[in-house]
Amino acid sequence: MPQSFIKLHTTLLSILLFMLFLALLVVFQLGTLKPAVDIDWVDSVAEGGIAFMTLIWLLTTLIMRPKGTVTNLLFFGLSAMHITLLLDFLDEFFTFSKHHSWLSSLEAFPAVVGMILMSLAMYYWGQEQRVLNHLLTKKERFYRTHGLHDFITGLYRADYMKRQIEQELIKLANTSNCFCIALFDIKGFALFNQRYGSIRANNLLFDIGQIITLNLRNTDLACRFASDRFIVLLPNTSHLEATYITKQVANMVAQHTPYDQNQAKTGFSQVHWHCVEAADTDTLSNLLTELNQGLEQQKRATTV
Ligand SMILES: Nc1nc2c(ncn2[C@@H]2O[C@H](COP(=O)(O)OP(=O)(O)OP(=O)(O)O)[C@@H](O)[C@H]2O)c(=O)[nH]1
Repeated sequence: MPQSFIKLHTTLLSILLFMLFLALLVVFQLGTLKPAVDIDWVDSVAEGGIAFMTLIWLLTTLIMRPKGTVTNLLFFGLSAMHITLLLDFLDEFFTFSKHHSWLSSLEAFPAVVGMILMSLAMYYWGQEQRVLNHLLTKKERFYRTHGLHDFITGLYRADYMKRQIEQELIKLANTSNCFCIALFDIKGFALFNQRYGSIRANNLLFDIGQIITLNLRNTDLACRFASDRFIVLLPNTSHLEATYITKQVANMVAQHTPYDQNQAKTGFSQVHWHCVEAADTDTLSNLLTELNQGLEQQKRATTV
């Protein structure tokens, strides 16, 4: 779930306020306010808008990122750029005497320092992203799109999976590369919801999503399908191999022990599952129908 890190950055926020105060103090002390007729209002609005946007980027960085080197570099880089743009904006309203003309000349200097810091931040950010990309391997394939994310499980939603299955069906028609899809459904999830509440139930959805992805191969993809169901794509996989992997995932989910905030065990964590192999005559819709029907049959068979 999205979380704000702003409370961790009180020191950086204080530094920002101090830098802004200092910049304003210098301009107000050394500059003289221009008469209104000398002010270019169009230019002022444009420059003010740019300065304001860098401030928004700065605050967004502090909201979205935890403490660390990349955050510090982004913060100081963006702050330096913001100071330059702020001075540029104030320049529209103040004139400086010959003695203090250095202020206008040095105005661009913080932006240069800011850009160097931002470039360093990009370098370290790239290294950080490599680690994150590795963690995302089984949650996305070749294509990142934030609109299709499920924030409870951290996985992509069914629509993302449908696009991937459609691509695999095209590949199957052209190359005869077999692939399978598997569906998991949490047993008694409505009861879990009732007994332990929706926050615990959401945590269980998150946990099970993680366990499923942990027990897949790097080439597989797991998504949340709907409600308490998860769907997995297993490319280049025979039905026999896919059944083995799916069974193994279900066994690992059954080993999971969910706890509540008092560290008490909160119940069960088991799944029904079903797995099908795609045929080259299949369409997305009949493949999903076959998968759903198979799962329903399996549920009926185990509850009789
Ligand atoms: N906490 C939480 N509950 C959800 C979410 N989406 C769906 N649900 C609930 O999940 C429950 C699913 O109920 P069922 O489909 O009957 O599933 P079940 O109780 O596991 O039944 P069986 O699959 O037959 O074992 C319903 O109570 C939904 O309200 C969600 O995102 N968060």
